[in-house]
Amino acid sequence: MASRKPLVAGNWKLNGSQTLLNEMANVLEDINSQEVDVALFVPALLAAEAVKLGLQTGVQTVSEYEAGAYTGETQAALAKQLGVTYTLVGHSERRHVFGESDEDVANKFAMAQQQGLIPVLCVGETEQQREQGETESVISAQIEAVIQKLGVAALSQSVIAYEPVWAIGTGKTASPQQAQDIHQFIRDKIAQQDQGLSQGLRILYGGSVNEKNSEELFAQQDIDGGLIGGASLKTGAFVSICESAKG
Ligand SMILES: O=C[C@H](O)COP(=O)(O)O
Repeated sequence: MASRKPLVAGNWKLNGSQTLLNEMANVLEDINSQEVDVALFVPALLAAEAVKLGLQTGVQTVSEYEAGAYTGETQAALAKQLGVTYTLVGHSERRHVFGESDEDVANKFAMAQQQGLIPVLCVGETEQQREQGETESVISAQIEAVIQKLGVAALSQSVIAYEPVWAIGTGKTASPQQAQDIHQFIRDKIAQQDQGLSQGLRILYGGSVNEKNSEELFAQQDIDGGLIGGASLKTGAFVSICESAKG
C-alpha cells in the first residue's frame, strides 16, 4: 500500500439512525490510529451529532452553490462550520439516480474545496460500459472534468474512490486484480501530469466490500482503503473491515 495512510469510509446512504450512530461511535473509539483513518459519511441530518461523538465525519453530497434559493441542498460552508471533514462528490447514485453530470460533479468538487472540505471523488463504470471496453475512457472523463476545471494540483487535497457501478450493493465485488488494475490506471493517469501528487493520492475501492474480502482488496499496491456501503451499517463487520486496512 506504499506509504499512503489507508482510509476506510462508511457511506450510510439513506440509512442509519441516531441509535446506530451512538453504537458505531463506541466501537470505533479506538480504531483511528497511526495506521488507518476511519470516517463515516452519514445522512446530513446526523452530521453534527457524528462530529460531537468524535467521529471523522463526511456528508454524502454538497450543493455546487455557495448559498441562496436552492431548497433541499446541503451547504458545504455549513458542513465545514459543523466540523465535517469530507464530502462525497459524484457517487454513482448521485450520477445515475439524480442525473449529475461530470460537470456538476466538478462544480461540487470545487465548492467543497473552496469551503475547506476534502472531496472524495467517486468514479466508476457501469456493467454495460465495462462490457463495451469503455471502463478507462469513462473514468478518465470523470477525473478530467475536475482537472479541466481546477487543474491537477486540486487533486492533492482530495481522495478518489473507484466504485464500479455493477459492484455497488450487488454482492458482485471486483476481484482484487480487477480493482488493482483500475487503481493503477488512475494513478498512472494522474502521474502523467504530476508524479509526486499521484504517489501521495489515496484511492479507495468501493463495491460490495465486506469483512471477508476487504483484507485481500486492501493488500493491493494501489488500493488505499475502501468506501463501504451496506457493511458500514453493521458494527462488527465495519470494525473488522477497518482493522483489515491496518498494516
Ligand atoms: O459508497 C459505497 C458504495 O456505493 C458501495 O456500497 P456497497 O458496499 O453497499 O456495495
